[in-house]
Amino acid sequence: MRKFPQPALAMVDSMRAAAALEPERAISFGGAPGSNSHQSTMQFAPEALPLPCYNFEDALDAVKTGFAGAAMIPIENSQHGRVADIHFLLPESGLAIVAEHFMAITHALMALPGAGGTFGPFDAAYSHPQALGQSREYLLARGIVPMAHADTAGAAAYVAARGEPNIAALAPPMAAELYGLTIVENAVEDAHDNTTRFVLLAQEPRDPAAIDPAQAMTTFVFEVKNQPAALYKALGCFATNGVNMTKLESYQKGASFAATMFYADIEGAPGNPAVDRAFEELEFHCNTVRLLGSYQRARKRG
Ligand SMILES: O=C(O)C(=O)C[C@]1(C(=O)O)C=C[C@@H](O)C=C1
Repeated sequence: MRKFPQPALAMVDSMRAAAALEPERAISFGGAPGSNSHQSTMQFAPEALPLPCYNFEDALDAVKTGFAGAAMIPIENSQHGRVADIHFLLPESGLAIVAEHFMAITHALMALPGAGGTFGPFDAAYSHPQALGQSREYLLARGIVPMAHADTAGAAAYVAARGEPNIAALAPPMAAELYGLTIVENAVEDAHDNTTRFVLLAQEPRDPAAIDPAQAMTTFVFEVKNQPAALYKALGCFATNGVNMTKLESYQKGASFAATMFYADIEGAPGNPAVDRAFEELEFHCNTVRLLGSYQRARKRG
Protein backbone atom coordinates (compact mmCIF):
# COMPACT_ATOMS: atom_id res chain seq x y z
CA MET A 1 0.00 0.00 0.00
CA ARG A 2 1.50 3.35 -1.06
CA LYS A 3 0.73 5.21 2.13
CA PHE A 4 3.15 6.66 4.66
CA PRO A 5 2.94 5.14 8.14
CA GLN A 6 0.64 7.04 10.48
CA PRO A 7 3.36 8.86 12.54
CA ALA A 8 4.58 10.55 9.32
CA LEU A 9 1.18 11.70 8.02
CA ALA A 10 0.75 15.08 9.76
CA MET A 11 4.22 16.20 8.70
CA VAL A 12 3.72 14.95 5.14
CA ASP A 13 0.39 16.81 4.89
CA SER A 14 1.82 20.12 6.06
CA MET A 15 4.83 19.85 3.72
CA ARG A 16 2.51 19.01 0.81
CA ALA A 17 0.29 21.99 1.64
CA ALA A 18 3.29 24.36 1.68
CA ALA A 19 4.58 22.95 -1.64
CA ALA A 20 1.14 23.26 -3.25
CA LEU A 21 1.17 27.03 -2.65
CA GLU A 22 4.47 27.48 -4.54
CA PRO A 23 5.10 24.38 -6.69
CA GLU A 24 7.94 26.02 -8.62
CA ARG A 25 9.89 26.24 -5.32
CA ALA A 26 9.12 22.62 -4.42
CA ILE A 27 11.64 19.81 -4.77
CA SER A 28 10.07 16.35 -4.61
CA PHE A 29 11.89 13.40 -3.10
CA GLY A 30 11.16 9.74 -2.42
CA GLY A 31 10.63 8.95 1.22
CA ALA A 32 9.09 10.21 4.44
CA PRO A 33 10.31 13.38 6.14
CA GLY A 34 13.80 12.74 7.54
CA SER A 35 14.89 10.38 4.75
CA ASN A 36 18.29 10.78 3.15
CA SER A 37 16.68 12.20 0.03
CA HIS A 38 14.93 14.81 2.20
CA GLN A 39 18.23 15.76 3.82
CA SER A 40 19.96 15.89 0.45
CA THR A 41 17.25 18.28 -0.76
CA MET A 42 17.73 20.57 2.25
CA GLN A 43 21.53 20.52 1.86
CA PHE A 44 21.41 21.25 -1.85
CA ALA A 45 18.68 23.91 -1.78
CA PRO A 46 17.98 25.18 1.74
CA GLU A 47 15.45 27.68 0.36
CA ALA A 48 13.38 25.02 -1.44
CA LEU A 49 10.11 23.49 -0.23
CA PRO A 50 10.76 19.73 0.17
CA LEU A 51 7.84 17.65 -1.08
CA PRO A 52 7.70 14.08 0.32
CA CYS A 53 6.53 11.40 -2.12
CA TYR A 54 6.07 7.72 -1.40
CA ASN A 55 8.85 6.56 -3.74
CA PHE A 56 11.18 7.73 -6.54
CA GLU A 57 8.57 7.14 -9.23
CA ASP A 58 6.06 9.39 -7.46
CA ALA A 59 8.77 12.03 -6.96
CA LEU A 60 9.44 12.06 -10.72
CA ASP A 61 5.69 12.16 -11.43
CA ALA A 62 5.36 15.22 -9.18
CA VAL A 63 7.70 17.12 -11.53
CA LYS A 64 6.01 15.82 -14.67
CA THR A 65 2.61 16.94 -13.43
CA GLY A 66 3.80 20.32 -12.14
CA PHE A 67 3.48 19.68 -8.39
CA ALA A 68 7.23 20.32 -8.01
CA GLY A 69 9.86 22.24 -9.96
CA ALA A 70 12.48 19.50 -9.56
CA ALA A 71 13.07 16.06 -8.02
CA MET A 72 16.05 14.91 -5.91
CA ILE A 73 16.81 11.26 -6.70
CA PRO A 74 19.61 9.00 -5.36
CA ILE A 75 21.39 7.36 -8.25
CA GLU A 76 24.34 5.44 -6.81
CA ASN A 77 26.09 4.66 -3.57
CA SER A 78 29.84 4.30 -3.02
CA GLN A 79 29.39 0.99 -1.24
CA HIS A 80 26.20 -0.63 -2.48
CA GLY A 81 26.23 0.58 -6.09
CA ARG A 82 23.34 1.44 -8.32
CA VAL A 83 20.01 2.39 -6.82
CA ALA A 84 17.52 -0.10 -8.27
CA ASP A 85 15.08 1.03 -10.98
CA ILE A 86 16.69 4.40 -11.47
CA HIS A 87 18.17 3.49 -14.86
CA PHE A 88 14.71 2.70 -16.15
CA LEU A 89 12.89 5.48 -14.35
CA LEU A 90 15.16 8.35 -15.42
CA PRO A 91 15.03 7.85 -19.20
CA GLU A 92 11.32 6.99 -19.08
CA SER A 93 10.50 10.09 -17.04
CA GLY A 94 11.41 12.39 -19.93
CA LEU A 95 12.96 14.76 -17.36
CA ALA A 96 16.47 16.23 -17.60
CA ILE A 97 19.31 15.99 -15.09
CA VAL A 98 20.17 19.59 -14.17
CA ALA A 99 22.51 19.10 -11.18
CA GLU A 100 24.23 16.51 -9.01
CA HIS A 101 24.84 16.40 -5.27
CA PHE A 102 26.98 14.10 -3.12
CA MET A 103 26.01 13.42 0.47
CA ALA A 104 27.76 11.46 3.23
CA ILE A 105 25.32 8.82 4.48
CA THR A 106 25.16 7.58 8.03
CA HIS A 107 22.60 5.15 9.44
CA ALA A 108 21.51 4.77 13.04
CA LEU A 109 19.86 1.68 14.51
CA MET A 110 16.78 2.95 16.32
CA ALA A 111 13.91 1.36 18.23
CA LEU A 112 11.35 1.69 21.00
CA PRO A 113 12.49 0.54 24.45
CA GLY A 114 11.20 -2.75 25.85
CA ALA A 115 10.01 -3.44 29.37
CA GLY A 116 12.46 -1.91 31.85
CA GLY A 117 13.69 0.57 29.24
CA THR A 118 16.20 -1.80 27.67
CA PHE A 119 16.85 -2.25 23.93
CA GLY A 120 17.14 -5.49 21.96
CA PRO A 121 17.81 -8.14 21.05
CA PHE A 122 16.22 -7.27 17.70
CA ASP A 123 14.71 -9.88 15.36
CA ALA A 124 14.55 -7.56 12.36
CA ALA A 125 15.59 -4.14 11.11
CA TYR A 126 13.45 -2.28 8.55
CA SER A 127 14.90 0.12 6.00
CA HIS A 128 15.37 0.95 2.33
CA PRO A 129 17.22 -1.93 0.59
CA GLN A 130 20.14 0.42 -0.12
CA ALA A 131 20.56 1.22 3.57
CA LEU A 132 20.22 -2.46 4.50
CA GLY A 133 22.93 -3.27 1.94
CA GLN A 134 25.17 -0.54 3.29
CA SER A 135 24.92 -2.08 6.81
CA ARG A 136 24.90 -5.71 5.70
CA GLU A 137 27.86 -6.85 7.82
CA TYR A 138 26.61 -5.01 10.90
CA LEU A 139 23.22 -6.74 10.70
CA LEU A 140 24.70 -10.14 9.85
CA ALA A 141 27.07 -10.06 12.83
CA ARG A 142 24.11 -9.44 15.16
CA GLY A 143 21.69 -11.90 13.57
CA ILE A 144 19.25 -9.10 12.71
CA VAL A 145 17.11 -9.93 9.67
CA PRO A 146 17.00 -7.12 7.05
CA MET A 147 13.44 -6.19 6.07
CA ALA A 148 12.85 -3.94 3.05
CA HIS A 149 10.78 -0.80 3.42
CA ALA A 150 10.08 1.97 0.87
CA ASP A 151 12.56 4.36 2.54
CA THR A 152 14.64 4.78 5.68
CA ALA A 153 12.63 7.42 7.52
CA GLY A 154 9.36 5.70 6.59
CA ALA A 155 10.81 2.55 8.16
CA ALA A 156 11.40 4.49 11.39
CA ALA A 157 7.79 5.74 11.33
CA TYR A 158 6.62 2.17 10.66
CA VAL A 159 8.59 0.77 13.63
CA ALA A 160 7.13 3.53 15.83
CA ALA A 161 3.61 2.67 14.65
CA ARG A 162 4.08 -1.06 15.27
CA GLY A 163 5.11 -0.35 18.87
CA GLU A 164 7.04 -3.61 19.27
CA PRO A 165 10.40 -3.54 21.07
CA ASN A 166 11.97 -6.44 19.14
CA ILE A 167 12.07 -4.63 15.77
CA ALA A 168 14.33 -1.75 14.80
CA ALA A 169 14.83 0.66 11.91
CA LEU A 170 17.97 1.77 10.10
CA ALA A 171 17.49 5.42 9.34
CA PRO A 172 19.15 8.85 9.54
CA PRO A 173 19.51 9.99 13.20
CA MET A 174 17.02 12.81 12.52
CA ALA A 175 14.28 10.20 11.92
CA ALA A 176 14.54 9.00 15.54
CA GLU A 177 13.71 12.50 16.72
CA LEU A 178 10.85 12.93 14.23
CA TYR A 179 9.14 9.62 15.04
CA GLY A 180 9.86 9.21 18.76
CA LEU A 181 12.38 6.36 18.57
CA THR A 182 15.61 6.09 20.55
CA ILE A 183 18.98 5.65 18.85
CA VAL A 184 20.50 2.35 19.94
CA GLU A 185 23.69 2.82 17.94
CA ASN A 186 24.96 5.50 15.58
CA ALA A 187 27.05 5.06 12.41
CA VAL A 188 26.17 1.42 11.74
CA GLU A 189 27.07 1.63 8.01
CA ASP A 190 29.85 -0.82 7.13
CA ALA A 191 32.08 1.81 5.46
CA HIS A 192 32.59 5.15 7.09
CA ASP A 193 33.14 6.97 3.82
CA ASN A 194 29.64 5.85 2.72
CA THR A 195 28.46 8.40 0.14
CA THR A 196 25.44 8.63 -2.16
CA ARG A 197 25.30 10.59 -5.38
CA PHE A 198 21.97 12.28 -6.04
CA VAL A 199 20.78 13.99 -9.21
CA LEU A 200 18.28 16.81 -9.55
CA LEU A 201 15.78 16.44 -12.38
CA ALA A 202 13.60 19.10 -13.98
CA GLN A 203 11.31 19.45 -16.98
CA GLU A 204 13.66 21.78 -18.84
CA PRO A 205 17.27 20.77 -19.53
CA ARG A 206 20.06 23.19 -18.67
CA ASP A 207 21.53 25.12 -21.57
CA PRO A 208 25.03 23.59 -21.91
CA ALA A 209 26.38 27.00 -22.98
CA ALA A 210 25.52 28.35 -19.52
CA ILE A 211 27.71 25.77 -17.74
CA ASP A 212 31.41 26.46 -17.07
CA PRO A 213 33.04 24.21 -19.72
CA ALA A 214 35.78 23.14 -17.28
CA GLN A 215 33.12 21.76 -14.91
CA ALA A 216 30.46 20.46 -17.27
CA MET A 217 29.28 16.86 -17.24
CA THR A 218 26.79 15.07 -19.47
CA THR A 219 24.78 11.93 -18.73
CA PHE A 220 23.28 9.78 -21.47
CA VAL A 221 22.00 6.27 -22.21
CA PHE A 222 22.65 4.33 -25.39
CA GLU A 223 21.86 0.99 -26.95
CA VAL A 224 24.59 -0.48 -29.13
CA LYS A 225 23.82 -2.51 -32.24
CA ASN A 226 23.83 -6.23 -31.55
CA GLN A 227 27.03 -6.99 -33.46
CA PRO A 228 30.65 -7.85 -32.64
CA ALA A 229 32.76 -5.07 -31.12
CA ALA A 230 29.79 -2.67 -30.93
CA LEU A 231 30.71 -1.41 -27.46
CA TYR A 232 34.39 -1.20 -28.40
CA LYS A 233 33.49 1.01 -31.34
CA ALA A 234 31.09 3.09 -29.28
CA LEU A 235 33.72 3.78 -26.64
CA GLY A 236 36.25 4.53 -29.37
CA CYS A 237 34.21 7.65 -30.26
CA PHE A 238 35.10 9.16 -26.90
CA ALA A 239 38.68 7.85 -26.89
CA THR A 240 39.63 9.26 -30.29
CA ASN A 241 38.07 12.64 -29.48
CA GLY A 242 39.82 12.87 -26.11
CA VAL A 243 36.56 12.94 -24.10
CA ASN A 244 36.88 11.52 -20.58
CA MET A 245 34.20 9.01 -19.54
CA THR A 246 33.74 8.90 -15.75
CA LYS A 247 31.06 6.22 -15.52
CA LEU A 248 29.74 3.36 -17.62
CA GLU A 249 27.15 0.80 -16.56
CA SER A 250 25.32 -1.81 -18.57
CA TYR A 251 21.77 -2.97 -18.01
CA GLN A 252 19.27 -5.13 -19.82
CA LYS A 253 16.08 -3.80 -21.36
CA GLY A 254 13.38 -6.39 -21.92
CA ALA A 255 13.80 -10.14 -21.83
CA SER A 256 15.54 -10.71 -25.17
CA PHE A 257 18.99 -10.17 -23.56
CA ALA A 258 20.14 -8.98 -26.99
CA ALA A 259 19.65 -5.27 -26.50
CA THR A 260 22.19 -4.15 -23.94
CA MET A 261 21.73 -0.60 -22.76
CA PHE A 262 24.51 1.50 -21.30
CA TYR A 263 24.35 4.44 -18.96
CA ALA A 264 27.34 6.81 -19.12
CA ASP A 265 28.70 10.06 -17.71
CA ILE A 266 31.31 12.09 -19.56
CA GLU A 267 33.18 15.29 -18.82
CA GLY A 268 32.07 18.11 -21.11
CA ALA A 269 28.80 19.05 -22.77
CA PRO A 270 27.32 19.45 -26.25
CA GLY A 271 28.66 22.62 -27.86
CA ASN A 272 32.21 21.50 -27.15
CA PRO A 273 33.51 20.39 -30.60
CA ALA A 274 35.14 17.20 -29.25
CA VAL A 275 31.92 16.18 -27.44
CA ASP A 276 29.79 16.98 -30.51
CA ARG A 277 32.05 14.85 -32.71
CA ALA A 278 31.98 11.97 -30.22
CA PHE A 279 28.15 11.96 -30.13
CA GLU A 280 27.93 12.23 -33.91
CA GLU A 281 30.13 9.14 -34.28
CA LEU A 282 28.31 7.33 -31.45
CA GLU A 283 24.98 7.62 -33.31
CA PHE A 284 26.52 5.61 -36.09
CA HIS A 285 27.24 2.59 -33.84
CA CYS A 286 24.01 2.65 -31.85
CA ASN A 287 20.31 1.91 -32.19
CA THR A 288 19.51 4.73 -29.78
CA VAL A 289 21.38 7.51 -27.99
CA ARG A 290 19.49 9.61 -25.49
CA LEU A 291 20.94 12.60 -23.62
CA LEU A 292 19.65 12.86 -20.05
CA GLY A 293 21.19 16.25 -19.36
CA SER A 294 24.26 18.42 -18.91
CA TYR A 295 25.08 20.00 -15.57
CA GLN A 296 27.89 21.37 -13.47
CA ARG A 297 29.85 18.68 -11.65
CA ALA A 298 29.64 18.82 -7.85
CA ARG A 299 32.92 17.02 -7.37
CA LYS A 300 36.04 16.50 -9.45
CA ARG A 301 36.39 12.85 -10.46
CA GLY A 302 39.65 11.00 -9.87
O1 LIG B 1 15.39 5.96 2.08
C1 LIG B 1 16.09 6.97 2.06
O2 LIG B 1 16.46 7.57 3.05
C2 LIG B 1 16.50 7.47 0.75
O3 LIG B 1 16.62 8.64 0.57
C3 LIG B 1 16.92 6.46 -0.26
C4 LIG B 1 18.40 6.11 -0.22
C5 LIG B 1 18.77 5.32 -1.51
O4 LIG B 1 17.93 4.76 -2.12
O5 LIG B 1 19.97 5.27 -1.84
C6 LIG B 1 19.21 7.33 -0.25
C7 LIG B 1 20.46 7.36 0.29
C8 LIG B 1 21.02 6.19 1.00
O6 LIG B 1 21.94 5.60 0.09
C9 LIG B 1 20.00 5.21 1.39
C10 LIG B 1 18.74 5.26 0.90
